[in-house]
Amino acid sequence: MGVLNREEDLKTYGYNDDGIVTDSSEDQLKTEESIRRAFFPYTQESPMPLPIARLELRKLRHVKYVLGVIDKAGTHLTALDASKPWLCYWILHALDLLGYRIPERIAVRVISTLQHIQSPTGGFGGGPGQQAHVATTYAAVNALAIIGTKEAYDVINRETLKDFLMSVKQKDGSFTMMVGGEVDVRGSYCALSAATITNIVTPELTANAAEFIARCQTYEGGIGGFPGVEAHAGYTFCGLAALELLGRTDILDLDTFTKWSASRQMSMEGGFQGRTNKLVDGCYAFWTGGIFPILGKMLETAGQDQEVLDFVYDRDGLQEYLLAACQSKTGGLRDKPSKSVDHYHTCYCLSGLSLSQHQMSFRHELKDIAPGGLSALLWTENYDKRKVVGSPSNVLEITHPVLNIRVDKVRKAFLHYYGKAAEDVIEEVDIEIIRC
Ligand SMILES: CC(C)=CCC/C(C)=C/CC/C(C)=C/COP(=O)(O)OP(=O)(O)O
Ligand SMILES: [Zn+2]
Repeated sequence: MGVLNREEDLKTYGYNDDGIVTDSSEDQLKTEESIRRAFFPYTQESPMPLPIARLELRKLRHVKYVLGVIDKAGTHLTALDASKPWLCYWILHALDLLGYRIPERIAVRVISTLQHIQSPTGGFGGGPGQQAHVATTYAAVNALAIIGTKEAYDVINRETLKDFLMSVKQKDGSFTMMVGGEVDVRGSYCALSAATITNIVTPELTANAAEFIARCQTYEGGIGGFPGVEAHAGYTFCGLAALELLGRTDILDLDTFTKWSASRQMSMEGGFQGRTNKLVDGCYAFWTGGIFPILGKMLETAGQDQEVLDFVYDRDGLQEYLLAACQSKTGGLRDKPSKSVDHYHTCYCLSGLSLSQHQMSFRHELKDIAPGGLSALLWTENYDKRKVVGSPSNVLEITHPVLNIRVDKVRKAFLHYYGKAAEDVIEEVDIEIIRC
């Protein structure tokens, strides 16, 4: 417990008659203070204020940090031994967003690692001999799609993957995370994302899936892990992205969903929190920030114009938070200034930064030529709405708002797994972009 001593804090935070704040309110005040310090060089109070244009994304340092992880992979990363596909995905996607060509030696190593951990009964576990899990399966499929070679695509046994996904599918439309494991909405997203990329979606796989996710929408408007639990951005992104892949976002209550999502941006920090009354965290730049392109599509379908998103989410504020408070001087990105960098936060801070720089729109007019999973190809950048805070060189490569791998890697994977049907859709999208 701490004692309040500032008039404005008293106005903002709950306190008891003795002026005592709770531990969590104190954490909030300390977080704000550390972020104020990170922004200080750019404020008028600073002796020599720097323009915001001087905010720089230290791309080379982040590349070095990410590559350094690979050489240390045998030593301090034992805690991630059950998450090898995640590590592969976080590393590859971060490099890809930074525009760094994936080195051949890394691609070879990832392919061999993932080959060894594919389960004989389908899907991927966390490491050799481990039981298949839908989250590590999602990460493995994304990692292989990022490498994007025939050799990488051919690692995936689509027949057994289909069997594995059906073995975790429940009658009520939910998915367990592994055979005999817990149900939660991450399972729905991971299963549908992997199935969409590899073109193995069937009516049995999708039956009741949207209805289950709708049951996870809470009274606040966001989505919880399963029916009856608190809404959280991690689960909200998963539930929403899964509904988008199912073509069923209409099943949500749009008003409360919009209100909950817009309320996750922190007014002082600029970054997002994951749930009500919690702290800002850089990774929510993606888990919360990733909601907005899909929400934009929902609002457009409901008759709003594209500009509506500008009132729902402050892209400058988010970018300033990521650039000023989440970058370590020595490379890598983090949750907040008081935390250390890690691969997960580096990947998701960059994913959120990419989405806030490039406003992605869905090409509604092409929906008829892209049945089923192929409509995931219809996202393109609305170039007029590109917004890069700080140095123009901060611009990142474009990530897909639903699958979170680069849009060009999505196209390439779809060409491989869907063949001619994907070719036709890509051609139409390209023609449409030229027309714009
Ligand atoms: C595809 C996939 C597997 C997605 C994962 C989604 C995700 C990030 C879920 C978050 C889970 C959760 C409840 C975190 C709360 O942690 P906390 O209490 O430490 O954090 P908080 O205070 O910010 O809520
Ligand atoms: Zn985080």
